Amino acid sequence: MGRDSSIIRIIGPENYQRLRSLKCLVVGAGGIGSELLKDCILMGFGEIHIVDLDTIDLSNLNRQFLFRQRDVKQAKATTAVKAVKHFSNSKLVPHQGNVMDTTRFPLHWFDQFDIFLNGLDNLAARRYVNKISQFLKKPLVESGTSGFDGHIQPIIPGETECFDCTKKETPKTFPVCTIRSTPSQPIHCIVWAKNFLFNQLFTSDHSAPTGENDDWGTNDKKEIERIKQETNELNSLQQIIRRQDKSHISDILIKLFNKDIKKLLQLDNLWKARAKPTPLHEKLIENATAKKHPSLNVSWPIEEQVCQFVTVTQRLMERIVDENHNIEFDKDDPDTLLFVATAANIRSHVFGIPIKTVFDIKQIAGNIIPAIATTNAIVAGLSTLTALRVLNLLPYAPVKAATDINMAFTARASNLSKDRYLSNPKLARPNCNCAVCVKVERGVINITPKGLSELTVGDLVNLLREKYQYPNEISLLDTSDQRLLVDYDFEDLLHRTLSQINLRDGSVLLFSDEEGDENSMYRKPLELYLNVTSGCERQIKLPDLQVPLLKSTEQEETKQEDSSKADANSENTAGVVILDDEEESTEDKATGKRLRSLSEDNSLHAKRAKLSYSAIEDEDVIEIE
Ligand SMILES: Nc1ncnc2c1ncn2[C@@H]1O[C@H](COP(=O)(O)OP(=O)(O)OP(=O)(O)O)[C@@H](O)[C@H]1O
Ligand SMILES: [Zn+2]
Repeated sequence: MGRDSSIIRIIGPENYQRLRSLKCLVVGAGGIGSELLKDCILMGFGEIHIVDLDTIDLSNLNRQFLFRQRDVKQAKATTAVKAVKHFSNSKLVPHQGNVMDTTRFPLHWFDQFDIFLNGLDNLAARRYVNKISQFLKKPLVESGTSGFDGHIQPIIPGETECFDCTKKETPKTFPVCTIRSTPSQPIHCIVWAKNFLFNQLFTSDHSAPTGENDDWGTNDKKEIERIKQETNELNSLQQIIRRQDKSHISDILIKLFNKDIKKLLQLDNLWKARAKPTPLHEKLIENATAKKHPSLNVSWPIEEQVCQFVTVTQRLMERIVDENHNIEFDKDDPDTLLFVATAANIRSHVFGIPIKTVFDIKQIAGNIIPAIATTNAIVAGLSTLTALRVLNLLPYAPVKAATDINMAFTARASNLSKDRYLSNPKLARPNCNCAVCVKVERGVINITPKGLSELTVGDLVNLLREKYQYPNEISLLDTSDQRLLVDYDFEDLLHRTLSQINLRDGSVLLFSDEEGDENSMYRKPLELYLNVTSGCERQIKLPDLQVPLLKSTEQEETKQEDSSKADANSENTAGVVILDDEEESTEDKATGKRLRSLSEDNSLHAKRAKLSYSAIEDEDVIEIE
């Protein structure tokens, strides 16, 4: 019996023939991507492309089952394809590259596929593929795992929620003063020990530590002054380390946990509504003697923390070979981990915060959520099975409306049920507040190279205004480079040609109407992908779209109604996806424009009040922070 017989029995010979003619794109060849590739082959897609920008790391081997030790440092996508081609009946095409690289993967390249399957690990790339799927109106099955949690979300453009319809969790950064003056949780002390103290003592890179943000979190001048002074004083501690002066390790402890804390206590304002810290007792520092190998899984008493701090600092000192030698923090380097853990815990003790085990601190400092092969396998299996529904290839579960299709969450990820491992809520309609799939119309501008080098920004604005009948003042943004190109009070670029201002294949433009007074009408914003076509003539073709006129107040009302829905939705996905930066939606007070609601593209919902001139490429072009 051939391998195909099972799938033919499930989907029928006709659908199988259709499946054999379909092309799918797997994005990412990591934990989920490797599984997706295998599943798509076993299912019988006609052609499968797989993209990954990375090479194989030793730490990938425990779960990325297509790779072996000999493959370490090889490109993931090509190695994955090599590993599976002996059992593949599908045409396989690997691509080593960044899926967001518009030169290698322009919009028309994506257009060859019938469906996209994501196996990604970051928000930017996920959002990018989501947007491509919206531009091309092609389905995407989004997926993610985090430890035992996992989920899949099929996205049918125009019919169901897109990736950006729900708010995503963001990694935390903390105001500087929380980390440096007023910690209240173990994480604050760990960020201090790892990102501030360790860097100050063992590396020469003393730029602003990540984990703190630019926000001081205070306007108190004395407090800011103290933080700056404290940083300068740490230079003398670094000298102790660099001189390998072991007899002065106690000076480090006294400075960090006694003298600096006493200085902090002098800032009365800080302690009006907070418990005061207690400087570390000097006796503790003098009397400390370390046990040999205390367990990393239990919380040590403060005496032990101090002793271990001394011992590990000695070891790190010995590792400094010369003046310029840096030691990087690595959670798998026992010395650097122990230094950070003990420093964080001593600080916690001083501030009356619970002490953590070294093992706990390793998880937190290394941002580790263990990736679990089984969860990846389950999620990838669900993703490919769901692809059959999305493509309407399952005869016994025909899809009448896209909202009949299900997403899937593991129990912990969904909070929907404690008794079932998987929950399968039906897909929701797009969130009317979504900046990506609802609040803009979308289209592709086809333009020849000559068009690009001869048409001016002013020509483009006029063409757009005429074709879609924008009645008011407009603004034009280049969202791929995050710059403002035209605005009612910024017209300097109107006479420049499109190529002069570096618009190119893959640039994405946002054309929007000024919001007038209450009750006035405005056109829905328009997001346009620049697709550079071949041809020698000067030619531009705008997409045929009906761009609706909307009423300012109506829009606001719907927004309010929908925000509660968006919040409710976001609860469903909390904790599922491993995500990185996302800005909060920002009020656009300067111009009162609708930009604030276009909250998607990192800084697109830009703080217009904070426009700054870009010095990099073109002085006339304003970059949005
Ligand atoms: N923009 C992108 N273009 C192409 N591939 C990407 C892009 N962003 C991420 N990827 C790939 O997506 C994959 C995600 O896989 P996974 O979550 O297993 O991460 P990993 O890097 O393999 O493992 P870990 O992060 O746990 O060490 C990675 O192989 C990564 O290289
Ligand atoms: Zn959406």
